[in-house]
Amino acid sequence: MNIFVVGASGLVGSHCTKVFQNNSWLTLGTHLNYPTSETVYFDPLIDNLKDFFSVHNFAPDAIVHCAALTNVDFCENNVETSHKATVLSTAKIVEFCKEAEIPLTYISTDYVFDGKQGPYSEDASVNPLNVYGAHKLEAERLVSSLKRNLILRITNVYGEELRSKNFIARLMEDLVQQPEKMLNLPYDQFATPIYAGDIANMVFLLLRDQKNGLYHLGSSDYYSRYHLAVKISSYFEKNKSVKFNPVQTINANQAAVRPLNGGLLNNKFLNEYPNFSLTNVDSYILKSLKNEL
Ligand SMILES: NC(=O)C1=CN([C@@H]2O[C@H](COP(=O)(O)OP(=O)(O)OC[C@H]3O[C@@H](n4cnc5c(N)ncnc54)[C@H](OP(=O)(O)O)[C@@H]3O)[C@@H](O)[C@H]2O)C=CC1
Ligand SMILES: Cc1cn([C@H]2C[C@H](O)[C@@H](COP(=O)(O)OP(=O)(O)O[C@H]3O[C@@H](C)C(=O)[C@@H](O)[C@H]3O)O2)c(=O)[nH]c1=O
Repeated sequence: MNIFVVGASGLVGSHCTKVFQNNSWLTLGTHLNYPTSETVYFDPLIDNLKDFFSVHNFAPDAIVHCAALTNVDFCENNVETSHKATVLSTAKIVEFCKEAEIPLTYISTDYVFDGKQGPYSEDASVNPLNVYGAHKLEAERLVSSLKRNLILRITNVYGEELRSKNFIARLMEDLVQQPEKMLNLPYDQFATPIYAGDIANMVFLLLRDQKNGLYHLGSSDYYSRYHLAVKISSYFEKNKSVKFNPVQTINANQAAVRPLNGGLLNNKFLNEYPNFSLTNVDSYILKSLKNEL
């Protein structure tokens, strides 16, 4: 199988690429501003996909679209840029998939919900509170117009990545390096943090089995950002210079409103894959400390 991974320089895309390759699928992955040894430059808004595949001599059987502007506060303050990066880019990819009659997998978010009643199952009503969430939902709707589509909602992703920019990776780096730091962390924003390697394996199974439609890829963890940080720090030396200040979201001075009781229920996925073994934050940190990832 030939898979085109849009956003392969990012956290989720890089893990997907690795898992696909480990399963002998051929991949072509893309970056926008952050080139890696596994990626080629691609801007969905500018590059014509037919020409692009001809230049790279690649005939995709499926596309996995992991690209988006993921800085939620930046999106809130830059609505047009967010719309271009998340909605218009996706529209171009959808158009190509329609013509080429190939399936598209789209990675979405729990920020399509308002966080009043999470964690959420697939049949819950959407009501995004911020620009990022609204644009992801608009992109989902474009993707769902395809006959063969997978829309996979995720949240609070962690894992190894070249830039170590996810919340847990940054925190673990701080806990090792011990800079004098005070982190103000919301104690009332809950989600189901999930390991990027698990997402990649889930995407592999769903694609391999030619599944269609919406899936929530949640985990068995449910933490607020503050409680997550406290849990992680419990694995590191006492007497730390990194300190956590629990704050209420309303006082956190964030440009974008956040869903509070967010997160995703994975019952649908687990009913179809009962033997899938999910990583949790504890097992991830233990493996990471033993260099077993
Ligand atoms: N991380 C998380 O906690 C969550 C992520 N998601 C969704 O999962 C997907 C993957 O996220 P994640 O891997 O964390 O994100 P990253 O920020 O790690 O990676 C994003 C990827 O998209 C690329 N990209 C960004 N903007 C554009 C653009 N305009 N055109 C083409 N490529 C672009 C980036 O390229 P480069 O870096 O080279 O510029 C990078 O490869 C996204 O759709 C995101 O919305 C959903 C919920 C939670
Ligand atoms: C690391 C850090 C985070 N925070 C806050 C910001 C944020 O509200 C919260 C957690 O940080 P995050 O980066 O996880 O926040 P956020 O960007 O809101 O997380 C989201 O990412 C996007 C892409 C999604 O789609 C969502 O599902 C969700 O995972 O903690 C601080 O206040 N100080 C800090 O030092």
